[in-house]
Amino acid sequence: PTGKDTVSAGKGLIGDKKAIHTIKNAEGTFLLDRTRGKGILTYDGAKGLLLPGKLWRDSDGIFNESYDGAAVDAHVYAGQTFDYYKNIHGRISYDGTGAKVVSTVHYGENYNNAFWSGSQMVYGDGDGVMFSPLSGSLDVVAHELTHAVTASTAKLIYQGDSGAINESMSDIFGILVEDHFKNSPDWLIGEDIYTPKQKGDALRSLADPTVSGQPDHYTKRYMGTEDYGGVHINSGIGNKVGFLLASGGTHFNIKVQGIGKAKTGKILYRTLTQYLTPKTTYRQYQAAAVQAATDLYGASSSEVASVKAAFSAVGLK
Ligand SMILES: CCC(=O)Oc1c(C)cccc1C(=O)O
Ligand SMILES: [Ca+2]
Ligand SMILES: [Ca+2]
Ligand SMILES: [Zn+2]
Repeated sequence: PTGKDTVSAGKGLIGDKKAIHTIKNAEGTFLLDRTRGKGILTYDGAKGLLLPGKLWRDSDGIFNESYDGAAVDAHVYAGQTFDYYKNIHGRISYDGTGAKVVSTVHYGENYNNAFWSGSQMVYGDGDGVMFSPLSGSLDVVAHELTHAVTASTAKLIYQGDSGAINESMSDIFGILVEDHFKNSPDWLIGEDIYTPKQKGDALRSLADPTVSGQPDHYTKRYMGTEDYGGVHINSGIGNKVGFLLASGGTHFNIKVQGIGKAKTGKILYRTLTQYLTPKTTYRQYQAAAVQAATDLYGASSSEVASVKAAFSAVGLK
C-alpha cells in the first residue's frame, strides 16, 4: 500500500508501550516501516498456515489490543536487530543490500515454534504452557533474523556440524543483540517467552548449555539422527565457545581470558560472513575463527590466544 510514513503508539506482549514505524492511508495504519532499508513489514497469519498472510492493518492507528502485542514486538524487535547489524557491523539488512524484512505472527494454532522460512520470519503463538507468543523476546527475533544473515553468507547446511554452527551463530547473535538494547543482558535464550508459568528458566543457556541437556564439549556431541543430526543439541558446543570467549572462565581445566561481547561479536561476524561455507565442520570453524581474529587483532594478539583457548576448552584443538 502507499501512504504517509507515521510513528504510531504500540503495546507489546507484556503491555510495554513503544513507538512503531507505520504508514497511514484512508484504509488504516499498516505495520510497514519504510525508515529501514527497503522496509520492515509485519503480517497477520490469523492462526492459519498461509504465508505471509495479510499485511497488518489497524483501523484506529493505536496498536494496544492484546491481539496486537505479538505484532508490535515482532515489528520493533526486527527493527532493533536491523539497527544492530547496520550500526555495529555495517550490514544493511540480512542480505547487505537492504532486503525487505518480513515477519508473520499468529501463525497456526498453539504453535510452539518460530522459524526463518528461507524468505521470512514466522512466529507461532505458543500453547501458553511451553511458550508465550514467540516474537515476544528480542533474543528470539534476533536468532531468527540471524538465520537469514547465515543464509545470505555462509549458507551453513542445516544438519550435523554445519547445522549446529548455524544454530549457535543464531543463539550468540541473539544474545549480542539483546545485550546491545537491554540493560538486563544475560546468556539465556528465550527467557521472556519460555514456560510463562515458570520463572527463572529459559530455552537454552549459553553460559552452561548442559542445563538444557546440550553438550559443552565436542566429545559429548550427539551423533544420532534426531533434530537434523542435533542442530539444536550440538549448538551447545559453539555456544560455550562464545560464552567463554566473551566472559572468560576455566572449562575442563583450560583457562580462557575473556575479551568482552563487542570483540566476540566482531570476530564471529567476520568468521560467519568471510570464512564459513555450507559444509564447515566444528574443526574447520576453529581454524576460521582463529583466522578472523588474526585479521582483526594480529597473530600474536591476546584476542587470538583467547579464541584458541575457547575452542580448546571444548575439545577443538
Ligand atoms: C531461539 C529461537 C528458536 O530456537 O526457535 C526455534 C524454536 C522455538 C523451535 C524450533 C526451531 C527454532 C529455530 O529457530 O531454530
Ligand atoms: Ca536472553
Ligand atoms: Ca519461563
Ligand atoms: Zn534456529
